[in-house]
Amino acid sequence: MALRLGPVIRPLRPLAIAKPCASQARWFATPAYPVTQGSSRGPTAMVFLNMGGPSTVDEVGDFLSRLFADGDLIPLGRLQSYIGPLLSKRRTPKIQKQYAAIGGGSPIRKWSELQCAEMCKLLDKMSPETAPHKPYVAFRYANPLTEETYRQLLADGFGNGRGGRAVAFTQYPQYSCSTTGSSLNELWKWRQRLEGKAAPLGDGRDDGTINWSVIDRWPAHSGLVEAFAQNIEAKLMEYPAERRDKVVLLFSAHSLPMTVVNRGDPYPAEVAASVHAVMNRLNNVNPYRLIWQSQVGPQPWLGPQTSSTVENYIAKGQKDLLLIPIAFTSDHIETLYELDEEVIGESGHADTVKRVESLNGSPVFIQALADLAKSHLDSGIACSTQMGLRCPGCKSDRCTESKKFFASQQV
Ligand SMILES: C=CC1=C(C)c2cc3[nH]c(cc4nc(cc5[nH]c(cc1n2)c(C)c5CCC(=O)O)C(CCC(=O)O)=C4C)c(C)c3C=C
Ligand code: FES
Ligand SMILES: [Fe+2]
Repeated sequence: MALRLGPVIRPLRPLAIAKPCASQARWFATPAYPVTQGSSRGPTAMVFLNMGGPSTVDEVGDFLSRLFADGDLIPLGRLQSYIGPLLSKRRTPKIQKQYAAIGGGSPIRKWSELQCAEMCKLLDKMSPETAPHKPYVAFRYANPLTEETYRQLLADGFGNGRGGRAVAFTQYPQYSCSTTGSSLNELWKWRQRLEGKAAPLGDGRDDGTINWSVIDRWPAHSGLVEAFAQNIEAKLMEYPAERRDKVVLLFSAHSLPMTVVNRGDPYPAEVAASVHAVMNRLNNVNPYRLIWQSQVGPQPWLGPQTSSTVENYIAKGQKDLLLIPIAFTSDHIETLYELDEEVIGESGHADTVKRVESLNGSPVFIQALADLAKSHLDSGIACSTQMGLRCPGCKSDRCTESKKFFASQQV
């Protein structure tokens, strides 16, 4: 096979045996890594996928209009382009007030860029053979959008006939088709639009397009579990010693519409896996429940709801309650406004109802991201076994095509 130049000075690797999907046992593994000298397979683009949030109050309208236009999140069928804008416009003033109340915007961009850049610095040391690792963030509904990031990758020398390796690393630890699935469908869409016409070179692989692999879920990764556990332990220390072990731990995750749950979405089970792993790490000392927040609109959503759970426990006399946001890795409107201002602020017991810090810049968490990425880079897999399987109730052509694409990538 002819050698061609990759991004910067990277020669293409020889063809690898396809190992598209690996065991989910990787969720639980944090392997030791050999530190070797020399860089032969880099550069590697590390692309953090997430929904994003408006950085300023003025960006709320655009954020919501993109969100309500997303048929993977809010399926409105052929009426999407009519009803979506109406719903987002109606909701904008209320949500603008909420972002104004948390300081004028979502901190998700700041945290995502920091987490990705710090992870890449660690990876450069842990995995010199795939260095340098270049950090990118691709948001679904806010800047930097997936399109902009894809164009940046091309401008930086990935793809464009030169190949190059990129890892799409979802920042949702638990997989839902409405979150990670939507981000991957969007990434696949821009890959088709911006690179789909790249001329094949005859071997079916080295057509000079970006070679993608995906870290699609990591709900019970030991480093993630450790980062959550340490933050929970720190907050528990704020309760008097004699009450500490009886504080009820309330793991709160963004809810899903029951239509999505009944379609067979993996998210509820994966959130439960995170809770189970964290409770095991904490030796199951405290009583706990998994509860669900942030329902939008009138249709039935998975419960019990976070707000009514807190009210009900307080009414029953249980006032020591510790809320743990378990499905998001940085602060956002649902921690800073919904939990802090509404649930805790309106509970009448802000001294005993508390919230665990989000992972944000936690060094334990950033190390976990690097461990996960290192084990993925070493694994030679394109995505998890789970990602290849569609929901039993899925009727989306986007899911079929994007899953086929990512599962067929050879790394
Ligand atoms: C794992 C987390 C999330 C899941 C699952 C999820 C599903 C989901 N969300 C909506 C509708 C909305 N979500 C909104 C904001 C929002 N959602 C999440 C996370 C998940 N959503 C976050 C972190 C945020 C806030 C972003 C930030 O502040 O940075 C909104 C906009 C706010 C509002 O109008 O209330 C909507 C709408 C649906 C329908 C859904 C499942 C299908
Ligand atoms: S909705 Fe889950 S795979 Fe399509
Ligand atoms: Fe949401």
